[in-house]
Amino acid sequence: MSHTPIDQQRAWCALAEHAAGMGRRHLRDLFDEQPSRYETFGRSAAGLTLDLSKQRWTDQTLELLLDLAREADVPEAIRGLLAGERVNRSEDRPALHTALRLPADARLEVEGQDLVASVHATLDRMEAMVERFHNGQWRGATGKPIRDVVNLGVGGSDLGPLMVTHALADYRPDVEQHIDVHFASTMDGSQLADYLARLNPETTLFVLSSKSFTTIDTLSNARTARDWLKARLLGGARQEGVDEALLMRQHFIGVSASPEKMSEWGIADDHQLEFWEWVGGRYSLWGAIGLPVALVVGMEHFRGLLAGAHEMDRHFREAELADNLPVLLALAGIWNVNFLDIRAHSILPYDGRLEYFAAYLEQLEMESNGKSVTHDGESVSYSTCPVLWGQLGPNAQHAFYQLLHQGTQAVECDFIAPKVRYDDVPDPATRDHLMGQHRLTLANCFAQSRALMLGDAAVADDEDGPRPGHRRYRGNQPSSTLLLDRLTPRTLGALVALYEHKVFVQATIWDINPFDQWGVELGKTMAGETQRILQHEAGLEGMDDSTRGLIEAVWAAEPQADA
Ligand SMILES: O=P(O)(O)OC[C@H]1O[C@](O)(CO)[C@@H](O)[C@@H]1O
Repeated sequence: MSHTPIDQQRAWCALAEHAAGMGRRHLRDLFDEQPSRYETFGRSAAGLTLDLSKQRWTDQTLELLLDLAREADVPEAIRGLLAGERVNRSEDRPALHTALRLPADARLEVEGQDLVASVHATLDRMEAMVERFHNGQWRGATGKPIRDVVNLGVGGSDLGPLMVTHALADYRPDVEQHIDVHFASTMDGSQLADYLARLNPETTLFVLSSKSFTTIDTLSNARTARDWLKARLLGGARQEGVDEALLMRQHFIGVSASPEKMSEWGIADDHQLEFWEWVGGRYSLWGAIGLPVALVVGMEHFRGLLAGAHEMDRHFREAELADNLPVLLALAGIWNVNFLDIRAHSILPYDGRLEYFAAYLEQLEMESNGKSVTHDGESVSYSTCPVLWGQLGPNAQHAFYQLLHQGTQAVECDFIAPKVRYDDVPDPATRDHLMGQHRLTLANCFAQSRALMLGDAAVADDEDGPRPGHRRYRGNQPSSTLLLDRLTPRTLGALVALYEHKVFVQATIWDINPFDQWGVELGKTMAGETQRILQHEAGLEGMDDSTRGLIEAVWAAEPQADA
């Protein structure tokens, strides 16, 4: 049964009217009128402080947005998500990433099955594996301890673990055998080739991470890795007792929702880690897909990450809408996209450890909410996910901030930084210096959001008259600032869960499914067809003129078989 689209309902219409009444009111005026904006629009939970005072809104705007959330039945949607209802309607299954971070003594029965026990059984198996690596007991086929692990995966089977291992690199435990973890995702093999050129096959293991275990990008890298190992360990200098079965057993772990496909590929049964169809790929870092994280930081810190995410889940479930961080962040986004027509969103962390955070969010947000039909299959008549991109803030200052300050696009920005850093460095000289560098970074972070807000109202005109156009800044660019008490496994877990839930709340209001990704299928099908043509297994007829021209250009450049 189709229902009235959200943009024709009362709260949305009231917001549209309110937005028209607000016109393009400047943020600097909003701050002049309401000096206590930080207190009014700031909230804290789970080690995170969210300052929404630099959003171009008023108390009344927020009230109306909260009405919208109620009208879209966000509280009921949150309940259904966390209870394991089939919220992924196009694929008819729950989206239960939150179950992956429930504590062992919790209970979650979904459709007659208690999920917590199986989640923790997998965590325990991961722990046993990680311990074998860290004790130097996981040995390659020639008997040497494994020292390097290469994760072969793409999308959610790459971006989450990559982002977290980088963010938590300070948390390496003191163990006998450190493991260096590397990530190769690209189907062209270039990242993998770099590793193969410098890694020792005797001490290298590959984790094949793929929920479906059918992703060609990952499987083609996996084949290359297998051939490399065979050529190096079974080839000319063949070692006594090393055979293919031993090589496959000692140098590959599989992580997937399809044990059959892992077995078909040759992964030993006890070297398979499973997860479930009800975990979406881009929501999967909390379980077995997080193995590379656990190999770097150890299980204790991995469990800390889960605990932080769980704390945010509880906050999401229990806090009133008006105090609920994910809900508020989502509403700020809705206000910008749908009522201020700001359809670009930049993610700007001010901490080098969060280098891959924006790339991670690009998938989380755009693969989830880059949709244009409702749950009922109707085309939406309003904008959904903005174009979201980002980069480390300090580097982006010297790259694309020019556009933020003086371009023609309005952009919403998220500034993210830890309050404290480097106070735990043992050497006082270095520590003092580095803490100074952290304050320098925070000064830049706060100054940039302030400059974007105020524009050149922040600085006096020169004595010799007003500044020329190229030195003027209009300001009025909205932003949110998120401060982490410190960057720890717990706060990182809470931060990621905050964004996951923000995406869900927006999807609920937009009436779209954030848990499928049918849009990526067409390109995959067409790539198969194009590959057959490139390999001369099918003819060019039916190709458009552009693609035909490009294929012929490649054929002309390729070496001829008989040359
Ligand atoms: O883990 P898999 O099944 O290899 O999929 C990798 C990625 O590919 C996608 O399905 C998109 O093609 C993502 O949603 C997913 O994270």
